[in-house]
Amino acid sequence: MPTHVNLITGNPNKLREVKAILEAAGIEVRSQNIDLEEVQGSIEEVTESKCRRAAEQAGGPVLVDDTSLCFKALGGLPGPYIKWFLQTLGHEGLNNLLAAYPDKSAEAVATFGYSAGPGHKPILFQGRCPGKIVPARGPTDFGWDPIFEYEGKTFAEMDKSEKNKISHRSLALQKLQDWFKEQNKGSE
Ligand SMILES: O=c1nc[nH]c2c1ncn2[C@H]1C[C@H](O)[C@@H](COP(=O)(O)OP(=O)(O)OP(=O)(O)O)O1
Ligand SMILES: [Mg+2]
Repeated sequence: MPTHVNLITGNPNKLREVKAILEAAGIEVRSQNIDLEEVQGSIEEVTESKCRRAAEQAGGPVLVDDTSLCFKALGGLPGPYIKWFLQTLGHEGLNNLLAAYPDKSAEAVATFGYSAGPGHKPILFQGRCPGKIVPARGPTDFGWDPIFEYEGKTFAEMDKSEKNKISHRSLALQKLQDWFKEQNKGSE
């Protein structure tokens, strides 16, 4: 296990969740806020590109998190473009996108990219959490949490610790930790 990771993000809510999850496992989370241009493409392509640019700009090992919200009725869109959809349409507009479809199911997808440094190929770790899109309920401090319902509660209605147990982000970070452990074995 590395003793720390350098999470490149501009999002303080993400940082808080990643800290809560990884620091419980003894990995210190440092962070740099570097504004990275976001490309278009598949979820994996977007994360890989973001991770490569983060490593170049930070000049060392980095971790990035790109988060998608995929509506089943829309073939997986908005997907990695959820940030712009949320900014433009808001919670109500996102609900309205699905008005024509009975199927409100969605998936929250966290894709972490880890790069050992500039020029190193990013390794991806993905976690997916199933849910459905509902009219907003709960505090509005983090993104689309109020409109994403999982087992009867929106993410916004959950305690942070409750969300961190079952979220897309914690599932992805579990895979990252498993990989760190594997790497350690190899070097022993
Ligand atoms: O668990 C979450 N629960 C609710 N909303 C969330 C979550 N995680 C990300 N989000 C929001 C933030 C942004 O509107 C979009 C993802 O965009 P995304 O590019 O990954 O995040 P960002 O630009 O805010 O931060 P960063 O500097 O790490 O790219 O979904
Ligand atoms: Mg972003």
